[in-house]
Amino acid sequence: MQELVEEAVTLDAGDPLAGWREEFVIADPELAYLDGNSLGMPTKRAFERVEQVMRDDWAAGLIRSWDHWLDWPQAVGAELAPLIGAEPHEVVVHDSTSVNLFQLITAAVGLRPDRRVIAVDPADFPTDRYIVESIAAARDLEVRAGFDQLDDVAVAVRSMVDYRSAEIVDVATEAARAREAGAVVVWDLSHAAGLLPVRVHEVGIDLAVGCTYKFLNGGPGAPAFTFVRADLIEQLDEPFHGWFAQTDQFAMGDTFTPRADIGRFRIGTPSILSLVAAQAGIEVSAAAGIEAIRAKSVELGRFGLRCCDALGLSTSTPRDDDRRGGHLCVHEPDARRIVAEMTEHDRVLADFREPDVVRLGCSPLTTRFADVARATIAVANRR
Ligand SMILES: Cc1ncc(COP(=O)(O)O)c(C=O)c1O
Ligand SMILES: Nc1c(O)cccc1C(=O)C[C@H](N)C(=O)O
Repeated sequence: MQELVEEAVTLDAGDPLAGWREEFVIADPELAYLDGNSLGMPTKRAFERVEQVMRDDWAAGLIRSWDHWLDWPQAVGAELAPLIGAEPHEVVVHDSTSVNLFQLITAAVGLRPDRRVIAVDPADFPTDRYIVESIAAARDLEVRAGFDQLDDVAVAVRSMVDYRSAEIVDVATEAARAREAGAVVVWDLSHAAGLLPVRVHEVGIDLAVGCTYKFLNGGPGAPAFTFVRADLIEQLDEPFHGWFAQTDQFAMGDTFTPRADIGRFRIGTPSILSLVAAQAGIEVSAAAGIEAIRAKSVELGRFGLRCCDALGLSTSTPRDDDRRGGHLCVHEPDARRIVAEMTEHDRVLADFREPDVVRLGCSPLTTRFADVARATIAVANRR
């Protein structure tokens, strides 16, 4: 165990991203926080920016501030876009992942009116599955478990990174296979955005949603994002028809005429303060550089797996760097108790995930190699 701690010290000393912890408000520097893949840490910029917007815009500007607030969801989307390889006019930050999934899946179903099947992984994150089921029930469509057969599928809903095992789907291969079969894919990038360069255009992602409160450190309930490939924007009829999607919104016209740009996926009044905090997180990730973030993520994963091996912990997280996302999935029959005890006694915060998973999330801008060593040692000690 001592060797792992020493190796972690060496790795932290040589970590080119170590200085980015300075950008965050870290209330307890001794805490090993392995939950940044669920809720990222707060940026100092978010504190400053939210206060500034409250003082200068809300308090001083009052209603006049809507003049410049109105377009912020697109402006923040444009800042997020390079982090996933999109063009600035293809991303908008709004609403929540669940709402955006509902919106985009429903719109995608409209692209394939002759098909009656939506495919989803039965092990995908619950909200994705539930939303698919609700859309299918409302439209009398069939839900298919998994993606083996796609020839009659209208829409496939897929997470790029598995929330339990951290496995990364071979997106390029899968997107090409779906396209060949005539199926539209809606990707959930929640566990990928801000962690790895998704490169939407290179890998053939047409439609995607994702959250900003995980690796993008946007804050609890921070608005999510929608990505739509530019040429598809006008082809999609999104189901809400809220007034923020309306062309010439303040004309208060009788009929809904959706905007022709990415703003068409907006719905109602945006949560400006949450958006500002999200923007701060996105800015920090963009400044650190997504390639550098990914490089550290790979190193954290390699080190975490070495720790697991040395400590005899069993993990289903892929060993191939290209197939591994940002967390380590350790299987322990008593995982729930172990996570609770680590929280209580070890100053280690991790996640329990059903049925037997201790999930150690490594967030490259804030997680230290020492945190990974401490967390894995704590799991081993509490078995
Ligand atoms: C893959 C995935 N999709 C969606 C969500 C959450 O959706 P929402 O932000 O709407 O709660 C999460 C995590 O909470 C997730 O891991
Ligand atoms: N979004 C969350 C929430 O509102 C409460 C608790 C946890 C979350 C999460 O983000 C969970 C996370 N998506 C997961 O992969 O488990």
